[in-house]
Amino acid sequence: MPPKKRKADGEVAVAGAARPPSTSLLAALSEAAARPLSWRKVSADGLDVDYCRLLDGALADRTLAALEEDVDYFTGDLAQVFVFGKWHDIPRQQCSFGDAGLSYKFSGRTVPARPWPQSLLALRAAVERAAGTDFNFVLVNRYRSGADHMGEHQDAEKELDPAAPIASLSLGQARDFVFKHRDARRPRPHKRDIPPVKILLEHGSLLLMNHPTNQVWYHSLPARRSCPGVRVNLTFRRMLRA
Ligand SMILES: O=C(O)CCC(=O)C(=O)O
Ligand SMILES: [Fe+2]
Repeated sequence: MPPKKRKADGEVAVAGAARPPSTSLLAALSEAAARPLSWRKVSADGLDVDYCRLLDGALADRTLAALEEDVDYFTGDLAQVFVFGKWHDIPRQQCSFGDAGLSYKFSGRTVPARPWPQSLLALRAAVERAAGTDFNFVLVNRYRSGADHMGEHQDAEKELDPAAPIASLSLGQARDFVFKHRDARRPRPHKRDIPPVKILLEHGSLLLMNHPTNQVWYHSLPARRSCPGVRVNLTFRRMLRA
């Protein structure tokens, strides 16, 4: 179970926030994070992750509905990536929020963090309490159907504090999340024969990717035609200031 740490006083000012979520949702999120959580540890060579159900079904439904209302996803250039000399639509919707002054490097562009909507501040506080860590940035990915996906990658950018976990909260359609060791990726022959680790990320679940997981393992969210529902995933991160 991750260590508990109190968040420092002094909340971030919210500019341009959408309609505030109901106080009952804020209170329910704060209660959910204060409950004792039942963590499952998954470990392998250099892999260290913790998994729990942070929000029960009803609260996860309400949180997803609030985010569907509050979050606008990137459009235009920011919804595209440049791969092998061509622009492609990313196979999902994406946006990011963070504390003032932070920015995010994405496919050669620097995207300034947007100010936190109220519902996301409440969710961040719940995730911080559960994880025992403070976060200053979140990347939100919305998978419109089972065709939407995320390819194999590591979140090991130099702007990320390597000592802090990345906390991944999932809402909506349950989907498989697959870790592959860096020495066991295709193309064959692999340097080592290490089996992938697959975790089903359920509605309301929280996955903590602890150091050094992101330095040693890649992860992906493969397409799943048999999982047609909408899924929203939030990866809370701690970025270092330049
Ligand atoms: O949607 C997911 O569970 C994966 C998200 C992820 O890997 C990322 O945002 O870097
Ligand atoms: Fe990732």
